Amino acid sequence: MSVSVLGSGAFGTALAISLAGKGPVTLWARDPEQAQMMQNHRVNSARLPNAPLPKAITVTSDADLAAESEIILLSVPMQKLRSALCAHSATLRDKTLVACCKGIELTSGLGPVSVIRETVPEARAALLTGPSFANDIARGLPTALTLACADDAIGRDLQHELSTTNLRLYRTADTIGAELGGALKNVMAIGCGACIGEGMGESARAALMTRGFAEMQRFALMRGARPETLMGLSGMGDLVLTCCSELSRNYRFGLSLGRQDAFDTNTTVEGVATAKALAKIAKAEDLDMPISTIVSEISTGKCSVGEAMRWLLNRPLKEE
Ligand SMILES: NC(=O)C1=CN([C@@H]2O[C@H](COP(=O)(O)OP(=O)(O)OC[C@H]3O[C@@H](n4cnc5c(N)ncnc54)[C@H](OP(=O)(O)O)[C@@H]3O)[C@@H](O)[C@H]2O)C=CC1
Ligand SMILES: O=C(CO)COP(=O)(O)O
Repeated sequence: MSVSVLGSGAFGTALAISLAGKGPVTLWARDPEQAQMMQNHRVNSARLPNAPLPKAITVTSDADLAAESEIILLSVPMQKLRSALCAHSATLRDKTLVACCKGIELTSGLGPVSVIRETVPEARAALLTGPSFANDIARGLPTALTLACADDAIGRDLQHELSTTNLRLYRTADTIGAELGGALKNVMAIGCGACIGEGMGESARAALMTRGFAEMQRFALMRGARPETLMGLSGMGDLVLTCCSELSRNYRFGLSLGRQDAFDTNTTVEGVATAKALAKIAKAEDLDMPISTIVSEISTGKCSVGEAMRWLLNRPLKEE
């Protein structure tokens, strides 16, 4: 089956490089000038420098050309997914659309699979998520991800089509669990970065990760996820990677908050909007989501990291 990647950021470019080992891939960039530069110079110097584009990749800004493929990977930031889909909904109608973004839409409280279902209901919807840095995938380092699709037959096809020699995909039908694991771990990574940046130490980070995971499970189970999905690559796996590595943008953003350093506002930090969405849902539904709520507060400058940590520690004692 032919594959296109809609969105030429770091992750979309890395996935295109990995898949180019199996056959032709079309990589769509919205900016014609950028597409032309990438096509000519064979590198995405803006988002993924040092990763040469194999010959099998065609970079284009022609959305109709990209939409000729049967499988379309959607690799745009979560808060841009709906507008990107709406802009091309007519050509995407009969396609298999695989969301590669992590987050909860602020305006609707929905994850990426639900946003696909709402905007292009005729398409087949799936999700690719789990622990992976774009640079690792582009370098061909071993990576394992989760492919989530409610339709088992389509999920099996996608698992085979999108696995490569170094990119091993596991399959699940639990799209809710997979999308919420990937969304919430970014929020926890901001919290862990802030904790380390503030100088609170590794023990405090372990506590935040563990209680953060409890919060991820609580929220996901309430939305109908399966517990084992949260224990897998898309949940625990990605939580560990993102909360413990300075390669993560969410973690680095948290570090900058703790250290009171400047941070480049053009960087994609998915956890900020997702924390806001979670805080809103937690308040409306009277759910106990203390870490997500406080991460939303520190991310938007409503309280300092020191105040946030003190608030978390001083809540009433409870059973684990
Ligand atoms: N980077 C990573 O290691 C990983 C990222 N992800 C996920 O992948 C998703 C994308 O992240 P990533 O690639 O890193 O982000 P980047 O910041 O590298 O790139 C974002 C891309 O989205 C494009 N874009 C933004 N808005 C639109 C729009 N409305 N229509 C079309 N394209 C648009 C940008 O185009 P332009 O350049 O023109 O602004 C850019 O190419 C995120 O949800 C992230 O969590 C998942 C796993 C790993
Ligand atoms: O999702 C990722 C790793 O799995 C990438 O994390 P960041 O978006 O924080 O860089």
